[in-house]
Amino acid sequence: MPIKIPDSLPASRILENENIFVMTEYRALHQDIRPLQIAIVNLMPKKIETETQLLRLLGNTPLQVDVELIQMKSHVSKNTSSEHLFKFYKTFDDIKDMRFDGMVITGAPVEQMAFEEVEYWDELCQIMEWSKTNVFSTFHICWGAQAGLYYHYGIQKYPLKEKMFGIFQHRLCVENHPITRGFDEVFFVPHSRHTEVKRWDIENVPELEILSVSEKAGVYAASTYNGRQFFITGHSEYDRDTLANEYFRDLNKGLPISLPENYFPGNDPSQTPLYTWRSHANLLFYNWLNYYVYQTTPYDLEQLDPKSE
Ligand SMILES: CC(=O)SCCNC(=O)CCNC(=O)[C@H](O)C(C)(C)COP(=O)(O)OP(=O)(O)OC[C@H]1O[C@@H](n2cnc3c(N)ncnc32)[C@H](O)[C@@H]1OP(=O)(O)O
Ligand SMILES: N[C@@H](CCO)C(=O)O
Repeated sequence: MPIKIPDSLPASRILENENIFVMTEYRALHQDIRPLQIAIVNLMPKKIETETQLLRLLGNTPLQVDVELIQMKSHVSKNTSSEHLFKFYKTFDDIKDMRFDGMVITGAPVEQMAFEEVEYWDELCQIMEWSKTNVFSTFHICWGAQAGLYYHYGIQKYPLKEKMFGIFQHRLCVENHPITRGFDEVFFVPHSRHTEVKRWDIENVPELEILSVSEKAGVYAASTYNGRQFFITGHSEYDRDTLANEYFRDLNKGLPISLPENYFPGNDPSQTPLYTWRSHANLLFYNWLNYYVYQTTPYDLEQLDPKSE
C-alpha cells in the first residue's frame, strides 16, 4: 500500500527515486476505491490445485479482489471434473463483453507441441487479442508466457536438451522496478519445463524489457514498458511439493527424469523439500496487483485505453 507523507519530508524524494510508492495528500483524498476485477484463464490440468495456489497469492493484499475463473470452450478437460468446471468456471463467451483490471493466463502441459497444435489455440488467441482492449494488465505464466510472447511479438520457444527442473537462483536486471520492489538481490523460483524462450529474441522487441534472469534457467521475467503485460517463465505459485509430485509421477511412469535441482535436502527424495520461493511469490503477486493493477487501472473500466504495445 502507498504511504501518505507530507510532500516536503526529505524521505519523500528519496523514496520516490527508489520507486517506493508515495501518495500525495491530494490524491489520497480523491482516490476512489472499488473491488478489483481479476480473471484467471486456467489452462493447467489440475485446476483446483492451481486455483488454490493463485488465489492464495492474490488474496495476500488488503485489496478486495473479485475473481472470475475462465476455462476453454474448445477443450474438454481430462484431469478436472466437468462438475467443478460447470459450477465455478465461465467461458470467454460469457465474459467477452466485460472488462477486467487484471488477468492471469496460467501454464499448460502442452509446451512440447507447436502452439497451433494446441486444441484451444484459436480461442486463446481470441482471448489474448481481446486482452489488449478489455484488460488493464495481463500476467502470463510459463506456457502462458510463451504463448503470449509468440502471439503478441512472434517470439518462438525452443526445446531444451534436458528438462529445466528445480529451484533456480535469479537476479534482477532493472534497479528499482515497481514489480520487483522489496525483492532480495538473489531469489529462488521453481521452473519445470522442456522449452525456453531466448533472451535475445526478447531484447529484439522494442516494446519489451527483461526484468529478471537466471544464469541457469534463462529469462525469468519480462514486461512491456507500460506494464500492461508481464511474462513470467517460472512457477512461483507452485506449492512446496509440486515439483516432488511431478518428479515421482514421471519416475513411476518410467520416464527419463532427473532429480529437481536444489530442491530435496541433500538431494535425497525421501526428505521434505525446502520451501525457498514463497516470499518471492507473495511479493511478485502483491507488487503486480498493487502497482500494475490497483494504482493504475481506471476507476471506471469503461475508460480503459487499448494497450499500446
Ligand atoms: C510449461 C508449463 O507451463 S508447465 C505447466 C504444466 N504443469 C503441469 O501441468 C503440472 C501438473 N501436470 C501433471 O502432473 C500432468 O500433466 C497430469 C498428471 C495432470 C496429466 O499427465 P498425463 O497423464 O501425462 O497426460 P494427460 O493426457 O492426462 O494430460 C495432458 C494434458 O494435456 C492436454 N493436452 C494434450 N494434448 C493436447 C492438445 N493437443 N491440445 C490441448 N491440450 C492437450 C490434455 O488434455 C491434458 O490436459 P487437461 O487435463 O487440461 O485436459
Ligand atoms: N511442469 C510440467 C512440464 C510439462 O509442460 C510437468 O512436469 O508436468
